[in-house]
Amino acid sequence: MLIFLIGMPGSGKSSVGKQLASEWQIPFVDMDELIEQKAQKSIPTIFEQDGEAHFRRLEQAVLHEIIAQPPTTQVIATGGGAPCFFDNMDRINRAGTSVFIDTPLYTIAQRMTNKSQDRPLYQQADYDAMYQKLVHTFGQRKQFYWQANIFLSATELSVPS
Ligand SMILES: Nc1ncnc2c1ncn2[C@@H]1O[C@H](COP(=O)(O)OP(=O)(O)O)[C@@H](O)[C@H]1O
Ligand SMILES: O=C(O)C1=C[C@@H](OP(=O)(O)O)[C@@H](O)[C@H](O)C1
Ligand SMILES: [Mg+2]
Repeated sequence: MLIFLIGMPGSGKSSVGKQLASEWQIPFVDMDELIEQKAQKSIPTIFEQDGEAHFRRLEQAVLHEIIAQPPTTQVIATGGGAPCFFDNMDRINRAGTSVFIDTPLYTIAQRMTNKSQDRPLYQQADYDAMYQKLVHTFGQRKQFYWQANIFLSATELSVPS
């Protein structure tokens, strides 16, 4: 069983995924980490040197590799944009169970303001600019996120710091 966590950047996919996998004692993979291993570069460097289109192709390739593995149970933290390009969301839903981590945008904006250096698409000057950017991005992406099998409200969810 493949459990794909999807949702906005900063919603908690990586942190929640790690914790769930450790509680359930099943493997955890973070697609962004696999992309960095494949490219031998950090995500910001991929964006800077190769551009977003190249990053999206690497992301798609990593997703295909995860799905092509022999049957296994694991938690997969996707990147925020992963379900929103190519036919990725259809493939995710055919291969496993998708869980949308539903975190309010104002919470994400608080988390990401001044701490977005590892997310090249979200380099905003202040809270207001970050919030506006997130609203705009969510407007484009919600059609994909809302195809999730399960919606997990993260408002009351805590993760170890
Ligand atoms: N439920 C939570 N409560 C408080 N902070 C959280 C929670 N989930 C994530 N965070 C924090 O928010 C930031 C982004 O989380 P992360 O797991 O990297 O999100 P994503 O993988 O969705 O981009 C991290 O600093 C993380 O510690
Ligand atoms: O929203 C996006 O397009 C992205 C989100 C990031 O992952 P997180 O959602 O884990 O931050 C990472 O894949 C990349 O910076 C692009
Ligand atoms: Mg992440």
